[in-house]
Amino acid sequence: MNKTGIFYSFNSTKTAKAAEKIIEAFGSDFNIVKVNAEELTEELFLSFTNLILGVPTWFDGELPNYWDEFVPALEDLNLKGKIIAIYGLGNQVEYPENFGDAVGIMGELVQERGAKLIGFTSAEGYKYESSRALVEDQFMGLVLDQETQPRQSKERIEKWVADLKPQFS
Ligand SMILES: Cc1cc2nc3c(=O)[nH]c(=O)nc-3n(C[C@H](O)[C@H](O)[C@H](O)COP(=O)(O)O)c2cc1C
Repeated sequence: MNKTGIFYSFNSTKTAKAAEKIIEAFGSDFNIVKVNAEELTEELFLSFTNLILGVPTWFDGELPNYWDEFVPALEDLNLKGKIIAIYGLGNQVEYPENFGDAVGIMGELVQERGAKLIGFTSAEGYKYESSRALVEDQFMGLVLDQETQPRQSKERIEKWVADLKPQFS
């Protein structure tokens, strides 16, 4: 098993909590390294083969500052051979026109640089108007809404992790 990292802001609240739940769902057979997305370097990012990126949507459809600051570096990377899964927090009631957009922004970025993006999920069970995370009828990752659908997160995480497990190399 290659090195697996989960990248998220250690200063975030809901995204960090979801990271803990995701690690728990992987269980002790998987040694998942936590990486602070606020202290990222290209070298650190590239040192992992399997990557889980925690990307909440901020600012009406944008990446949070800390991910946005890494985008210029990310744009120069060759991500061929990397297997990447993205999860993102959002709020479908307050931001129905940009629900989980950041998952789509990051998904597009890493795919364009050659990464294999895994962990697409069904968009059923959510109520929103539009989302950049949507490709056909699936989100490009796991979209969690702790604010308006907190009770669904546990099952969504468990299903997602079960899908990811056999796909990480
Ligand atoms: C100013 C602001 C803008 C937001 N914009 C969006 C948005 O465009 N789309 C969305 O789905 N959620 C949006 N949200 C909701 C956040 O994604 C949600 O609160 C999430 O749980 C934040 O995760 P974090 O606390 O780990 O950063 C926004 C929240 C705030 C406070």
